[in-house]
Amino acid sequence: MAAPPATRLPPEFDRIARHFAPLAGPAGLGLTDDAALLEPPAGRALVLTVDAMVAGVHYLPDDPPDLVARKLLRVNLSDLAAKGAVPLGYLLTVSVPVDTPDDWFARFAAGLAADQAAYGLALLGGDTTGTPGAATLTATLIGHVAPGGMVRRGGAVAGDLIVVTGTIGDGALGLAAARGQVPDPDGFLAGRYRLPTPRLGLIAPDVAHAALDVSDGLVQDLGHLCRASGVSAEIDAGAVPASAAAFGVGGQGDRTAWLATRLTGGDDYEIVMAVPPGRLAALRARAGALGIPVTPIGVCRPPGPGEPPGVTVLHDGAALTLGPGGWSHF
Ligand SMILES: Nc1ncnc2c1ncn2[C@@H]1O[C@H](COP(=O)(O)OP(=O)(O)O)[C@@H](O)[C@H]1O
Ligand SMILES: Cc1ncc(C[n+]2csc(CCOP(=O)(O)OP(=O)(O)O)c2C)c(N)n1
Ligand SMILES: [Mg+2]
Ligand SMILES: [Mg+2]
Ligand SMILES: [Mg+2]
Repeated sequence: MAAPPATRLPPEFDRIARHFAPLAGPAGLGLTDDAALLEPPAGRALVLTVDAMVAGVHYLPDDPPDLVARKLLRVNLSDLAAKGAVPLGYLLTVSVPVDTPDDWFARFAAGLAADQAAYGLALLGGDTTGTPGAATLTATLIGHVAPGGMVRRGGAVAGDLIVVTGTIGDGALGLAAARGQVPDPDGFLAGRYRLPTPRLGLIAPDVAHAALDVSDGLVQDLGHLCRASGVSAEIDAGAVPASAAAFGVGGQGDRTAWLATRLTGGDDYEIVMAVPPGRLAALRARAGALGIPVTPIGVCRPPGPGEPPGVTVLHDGAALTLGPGGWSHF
């Protein structure tokens, strides 16, 4: 990848000018001022989200920098997608070891450029620093919805169907594949770990009472929806969709460990939502038009007497005990 020609600026500002300024939209003012100046779309409410990625924690330190950049945008786009928001722009913080080569910046910026174009995003501004620690990359995304149009984690009611997009477990199995711990002949699983697909355009209040994206693990993230909504959920492990590649690495025989990895491993960036049964056909129609698979996996019910809202996973009719339902940093 050809890096842009050198400037006469000190290296920090040279890198910002050559690699990041070409990505700035009009509101980013060419990355030449202290702040961006953004005119919100008329009559729309802004939706804001931020997620960080740390080398060795969220991605493998030798992952290709263009894919790391695209994953950074996509994990954040996934939060906007789950809220029913349309992406608008983003702020970017890059903190990397001081010996990070210029080529890493060039490849990282190329990844940003690719997904900015794919998802209609513009760079608004950010910050670039050296760090004595692991590379830490943070994007703050700004999206918009009609006023009152953001789908919340709360809002599910008893009787709603629990529905997921796509397939669940590829990201967790893909991390194992990227580490050489499970076979992945065509690289599908590692690809799903390195480059998730944000499910934009599907979620809106007319089809989902509540929704969130699955980053930490399906069971834990569905638990957040349940607590916020004051309902419990019962899901059927066998109904949770698996890709053919996921089936190929343990979907046969005693599937307990395989199910635990898939249902609690995280890195899915799919959406789990509560859908009123009468709106399932409308959801399916919209999903079909977008090419997004949607699968009902369970149902919401009132919490039992004296019981906190929570998630029960059934496997062949019996409750499955899975341990922690997902990732926790601490
Ligand atoms: N350091 C923080 N300061 C302020 N808010 C935070 C911080 N960390 C997390 N949050 C908020 O806590 C909520 C849950 O965060 P998180 O689990 O990271 O959500 P997600 O999985 O969707 O990224 C979000 O509303 C987020 O904005
Ligand atoms: C190298 C590496 N090790 C482990 C994981 C697994 N992992 C790390 S953080 C995480 C959860 C998602 O990250 P988080 O910061 O909690 O994102 P958020 O829920 O805020 O979107 C998972 C599944 C990974 N993605 N990469
Ligand atoms: Mg977060
Ligand atoms: Mg989220
Ligand atoms: Mg998290």
